Amino acid sequence: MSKGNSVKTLSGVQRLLEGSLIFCCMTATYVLIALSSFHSSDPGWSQSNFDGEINNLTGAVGAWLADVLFYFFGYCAYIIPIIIALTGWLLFKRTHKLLEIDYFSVGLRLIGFLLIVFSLAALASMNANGIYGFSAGGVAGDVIGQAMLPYFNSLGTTLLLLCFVGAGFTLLTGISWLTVVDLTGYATIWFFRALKELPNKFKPEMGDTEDTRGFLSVVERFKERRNTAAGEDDEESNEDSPAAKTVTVNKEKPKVDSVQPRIEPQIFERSEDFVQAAAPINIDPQMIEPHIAAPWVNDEADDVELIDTDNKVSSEPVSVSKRNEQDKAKVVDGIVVLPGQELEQERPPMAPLPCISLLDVPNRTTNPISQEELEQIGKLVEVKLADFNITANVVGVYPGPVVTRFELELAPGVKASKITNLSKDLARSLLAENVRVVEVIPGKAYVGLELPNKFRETVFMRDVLDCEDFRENPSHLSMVLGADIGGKPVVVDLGKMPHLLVAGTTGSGKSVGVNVMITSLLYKSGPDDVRFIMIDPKMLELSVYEGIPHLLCEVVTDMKEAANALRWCVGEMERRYKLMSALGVRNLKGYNAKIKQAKESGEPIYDPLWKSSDSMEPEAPELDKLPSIVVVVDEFADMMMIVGKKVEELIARIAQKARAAGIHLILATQRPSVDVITGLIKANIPTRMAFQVSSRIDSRTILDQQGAETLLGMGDMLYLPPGTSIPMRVHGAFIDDHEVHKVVADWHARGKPQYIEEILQGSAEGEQVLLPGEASDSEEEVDALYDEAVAFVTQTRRGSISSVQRKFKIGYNRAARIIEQMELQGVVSAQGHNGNREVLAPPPPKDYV
Ligand SMILES: Nc1ncnc2c1ncn2[C@@H]1O[C@H](COP(=O)(O)OP(=O)(O)OP(=O)(O)O)[C@@H](O)[C@H]1O
Repeated sequence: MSKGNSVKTLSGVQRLLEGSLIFCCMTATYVLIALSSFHSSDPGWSQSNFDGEINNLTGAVGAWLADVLFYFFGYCAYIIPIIIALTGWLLFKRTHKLLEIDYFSVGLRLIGFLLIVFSLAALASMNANGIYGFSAGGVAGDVIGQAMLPYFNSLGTTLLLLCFVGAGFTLLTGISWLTVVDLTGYATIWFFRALKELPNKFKPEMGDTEDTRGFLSVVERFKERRNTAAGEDDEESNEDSPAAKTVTVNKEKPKVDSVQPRIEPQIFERSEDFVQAAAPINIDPQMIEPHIAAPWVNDEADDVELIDTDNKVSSEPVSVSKRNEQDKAKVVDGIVVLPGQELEQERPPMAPLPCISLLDVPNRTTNPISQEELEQIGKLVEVKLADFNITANVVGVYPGPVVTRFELELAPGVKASKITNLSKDLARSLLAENVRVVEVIPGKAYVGLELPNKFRETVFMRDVLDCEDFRENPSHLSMVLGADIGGKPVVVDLGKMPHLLVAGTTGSGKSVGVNVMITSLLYKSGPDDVRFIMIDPKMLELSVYEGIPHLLCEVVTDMKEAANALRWCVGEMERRYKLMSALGVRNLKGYNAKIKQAKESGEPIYDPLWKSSDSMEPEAPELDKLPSIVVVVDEFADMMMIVGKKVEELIARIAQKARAAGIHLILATQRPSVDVITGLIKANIPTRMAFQVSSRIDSRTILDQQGAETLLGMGDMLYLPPGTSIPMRVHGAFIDDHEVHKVVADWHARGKPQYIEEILQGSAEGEQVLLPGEASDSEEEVDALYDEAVAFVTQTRRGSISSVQRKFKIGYNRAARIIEQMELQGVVSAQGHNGNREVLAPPPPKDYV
């Protein structure tokens, strides 16, 4: 037999489980037949008359069993075989759940089940006729009913029992009655619609109408939304791991899951999260490529309206017209559809953010060290310290995934720095790779000694990303870094940093660290909230992100373009500052809140900086939400080498005041030397992240203190939060390249980036975006088009920037510079109070033109 055709055999546990399924199904069938073919003359627990012949199809045992069940539960006995079959199915289906039973949930289900059975039995015994001579509710029902009747009377008892049935149903199934009510509503609406459409069905020319697609599709979509919003019962929806406990996967719809994985917005556990995420979000229309079917397109915009979700959706690229009232676009399930466009096929709504299932389910290994071993090592530490004449007691042991911290109480008069200086000797005598001494543990009078574990656990991205701290964090710029020494996820906010310096030797895990940060942002925010400029001189680390909708420009590999990008950031920062001061707000958050409020009240704010002479637009554009901009530079030492000091100045300039404008820098370098991490840069970037470095000096360059040289590599880092001098040890999360690719591909499917040409252009086109006060390299040089422009202006007698821009098809900045030059040379006057310039020079001689 060929390999491909060989029969796949089951593992031991699988055999057992499949055996249980068969057994349960058979038992359920047996009990059902026994109950259905019950005969009162058969021998049984409650019968004494036996005339010799057994009528029950399942024989004496079946007859006896049916007798017992009817005796105790009456009609409710029929529930028993259903429960047996369901148990078998659950055992079979939830193999991986067996080892991680949630006893609380199981307890609730059991209580729910008993409530239903006993309440139904009591109701039956009060209201129904007997069955085969037994009470309709069996002994159980009789006892409960009789016990309650004297106290609550017939009506009260019935109401109470119905109440128990309702509560039991929710406890057993986890299905809310609100869902049942909603579904009933949907069913009714669908039924009446179908009834209304019935005559059309018989007209041959009417193809499929939306209503004929059936109730199921309505219900499916409803369920999808509901499940996402409510966050299904963990135990029901959890996919595979304890760490993935918060993940919501609708098990009842495996088909939908496998075909459209993005439907599961697993990061959202609370309904508010979903509502926030599902609600279409404002976006700068300038920044969105017209044909993006983007779920974050502003539904509050005056030309977009929401329509019922059970419409068909276009698969064609569509565009949003911003101003034309007649061209009303519609948002269907988060996708923009223009009027007149053919609505062809059903498309599922796309979750606004990637789903966590794109990341690998880690194969976790836990540190197998026991308490006794830890105590032994603690004693060994005391002995080794004594060898160096240091008296210290181990007062606490904290094992973590990568290192174990021993807290030492030093004898009076022993300096902590003495142990720090001995860290290398201690590492050698304890046979450890490295020992880190923590001289100050906030809130404790002890010194910490961090010893690497014999078995190092990997901190996986999926585990740390799926934590409450990250999920619930309201900041669009929150990122997970990894886990602290106790294994708790470390979540930070880039918005508060507001800039980050990352350094470490080659191979220390920097690139993985940067990828983790970028991926966290991709998991937290859409392009309307966060945009990236990525600068990658090495040309390999960040190119993977090419094409995600968050990018403001292509991943920059050319260093000249990189300098232009930074220059653009400074310009953008200035622009944002002006806008914010015009609106009277202090930061980006305030600005966005004001814009949102204005839009909601139907009075959008128009660009206060707009000048008619500067633009080709007939009127001031409406202001839109501004996203935060994150500039990631993977090797900024290269940039410094190639472009020189100017980069340092630009970085310092951005770093100084970009916080309020929402522009943030992540600078990474593998060369932690003072000519790269200069005083100017350090002074402006307070938040640092040091991966393993080779010397104390390097550590001091990054953190202003030693310690990073004692790290263990592979993502082990010291993170110095803003405003503190005590670094925190973090074990960086690990994300594999293929996981990054998956997240990137997921964003590709959501939309394309809308690059802003101006960012990289600058000198490449002979035009440079100048900063206020900055002199151009080629200031003395007259623009190549200057003479032609003068001829044009003097001939047409129109000295506006926009006319020059239009005539020569050049960028605004270049045209503005030409006009300014003309002003200097007296060709045109200075700008008048109405924004116009007068042409002073006479028209050119006829033969010149
Ligand atoms: N958090 C982590 N957990 C486990 N292993 C890691 C982690 N981070 C990095 N590694 C391992 O270390 C290797 C080097 O990481 P990485 O490429 O990020 O280093 P680097 O500092 O960027 O090096 P270079 O500067 O040469 O690019 C990775 O291939 C990976 O195997």
